[in-house]
Amino acid sequence: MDSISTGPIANLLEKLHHEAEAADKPLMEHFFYQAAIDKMIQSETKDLGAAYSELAGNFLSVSPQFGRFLYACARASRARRIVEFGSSMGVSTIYLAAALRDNNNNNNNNSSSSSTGGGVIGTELELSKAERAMSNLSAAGLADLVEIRVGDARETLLLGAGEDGEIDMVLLDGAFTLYLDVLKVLEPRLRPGALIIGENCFRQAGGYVDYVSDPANGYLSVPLPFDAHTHRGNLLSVRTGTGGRSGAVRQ
Ligand SMILES: C[S@@+](CC[C@H](N)C(=O)[O-])C[C@H]1O[C@@H](n2cnc3c(N)ncnc32)[C@H](O)[C@@H]1O
Repeated sequence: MDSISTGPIANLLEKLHHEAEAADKPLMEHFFYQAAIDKMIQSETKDLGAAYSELAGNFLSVSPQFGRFLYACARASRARRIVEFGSSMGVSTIYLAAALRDNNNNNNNNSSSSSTGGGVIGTELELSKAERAMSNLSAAGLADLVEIRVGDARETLLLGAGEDGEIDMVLLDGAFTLYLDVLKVLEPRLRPGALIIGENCFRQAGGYVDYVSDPANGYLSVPLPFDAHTHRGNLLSVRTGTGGRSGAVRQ
């Protein structure tokens, strides 16, 4: 069974997608034109904090189809530890955490993160968004599986004490220009075969697309067809290199 097709989590997701559509409609009418993407890249480069505090009331969330894809990837790869760059109001986080919960239940494990050593680590620059994300995750009954780190992910994802567990899956959905920086922070902990899913990967933003498109860097990348009409550059990459810091262990 899955918890995103029917039941309380499915109902909550439907409600949140409606709220997102209403909140973001005016923005989305313009956002995915090339000129708007270029302008956002310029704004990020000029002042990252200001660029995203202007969007503090916007969800900017994944589409229902993309969310289902995230859920399917996490189930198929039996992910236990997932890192998310850019959590916003927690819509994508709910898909990811629901997959972890369903993976745990499938394994007949106790479903708390502490019992499996896994969970979702989300990241969000805006405190108000992180608070709304945690409130939505609580409403979904998934809060125990998620930690949202507030601040710049390039700093909040640096290793803390005892945090050397391997990462099974990464969603990159934050500032367009920082995907490569964030990937480099996480790279030593990616398990062989880890999935890295990038939403809004634009070639002109920071070198990420070129990096994961070069097999010599230890990735195999495939463009994803979702939401192509909105010019979103969605990319699935698999960690094919050995990667992994020596001594990294699954906890
Ligand atoms: C596209 S939205 C994320 C949407 C979310 N994944 C979802 O589907 O519901 C991008 C988010 O990344 C956050 N963000 C941007 N730069 C960041 C950074 N350096 N560290 C953490 N969060 C960041 C923004 O504040 C924004 O809320």
